[in-house]
Amino acid sequence: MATTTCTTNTPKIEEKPKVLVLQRINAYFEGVLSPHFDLIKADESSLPIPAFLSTHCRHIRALLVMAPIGTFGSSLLDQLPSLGLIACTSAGVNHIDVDACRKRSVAVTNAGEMFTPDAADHTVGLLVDVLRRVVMADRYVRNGSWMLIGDYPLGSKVSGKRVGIVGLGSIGSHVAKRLTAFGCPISYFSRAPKPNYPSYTYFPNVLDLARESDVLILSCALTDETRNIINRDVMIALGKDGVIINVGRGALIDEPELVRCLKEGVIGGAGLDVFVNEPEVPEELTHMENVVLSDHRAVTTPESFKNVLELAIANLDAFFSGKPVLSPVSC
Ligand SMILES: O=CC(=O)O
Repeated sequence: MATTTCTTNTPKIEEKPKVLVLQRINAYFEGVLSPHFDLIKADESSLPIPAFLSTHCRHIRALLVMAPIGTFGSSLLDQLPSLGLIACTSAGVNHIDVDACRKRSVAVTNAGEMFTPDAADHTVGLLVDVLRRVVMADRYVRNGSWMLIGDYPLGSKVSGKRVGIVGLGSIGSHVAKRLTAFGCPISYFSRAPKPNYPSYTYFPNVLDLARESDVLILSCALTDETRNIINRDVMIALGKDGVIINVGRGALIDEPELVRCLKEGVIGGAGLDVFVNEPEVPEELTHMENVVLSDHRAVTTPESFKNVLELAIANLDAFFSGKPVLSPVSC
């Protein structure tokens, strides 16, 4: 009896591109990304990271970096010889050695403009809160002090305050636009004057900007040049009623000096979303009534998360199909 070979035409299942993830990924992010990519998750391996990388990642071409923590530099790149893209979901990329990436032709992408409106809204929220003492008054009402003691001390006017912005990038310029509507004159410090903003006053150094401002807003990237850009001298120049709002990175301010200046009344208050050693916050700040704290949440809303994930997917898709990425970081 003749034997027949039965062949079925099983459709070939397309392999999803592999994307390495070194940090723990939250369930929402994973749910959105996994239909598109085969996520290679280091935290699910029993191997230590170096062994995991050398065993599983020699051919990995793309790395997704979810949070701006840790350091992604030359030694990691050495372990990932096929890497061509680091796709970050943050706006700031101070945790990535962008120079080392450029030298090895590894593209880096970030959140582009996806977080900008939320970061600007939160910045204004912190400023209003520090000056008008919304959170403190809320606590006062909740703990019954209003009835027992009387009114909570008044805050200070927001409208018309002279605002100095350190870093008039996309977040800084959105903050400026919002505060212009409050009648606040805007000044800024950045590497060069921005001809697009002729109605804002440019200062070539932060000290002079502080001297001419009631409020300093920090919305610049953390680099070697901007680390500790706000030091005691700048705070003295800002003055005893001056307020600092930081939505950039904690290390833009000399943090121990900030604590001292707040304690000594060198400046009047601060609204801080970022800290040097997150999630640790200098304990003394938590007792100060002229300080409003938030947990590095300025950029994050469900809406911005959705947008940033769509952008990360688009960047990865573009990379894997040989097209230009959408939000490259230039250095
Ligand atoms: O701080 C948040 C970010 O850089 O996206």
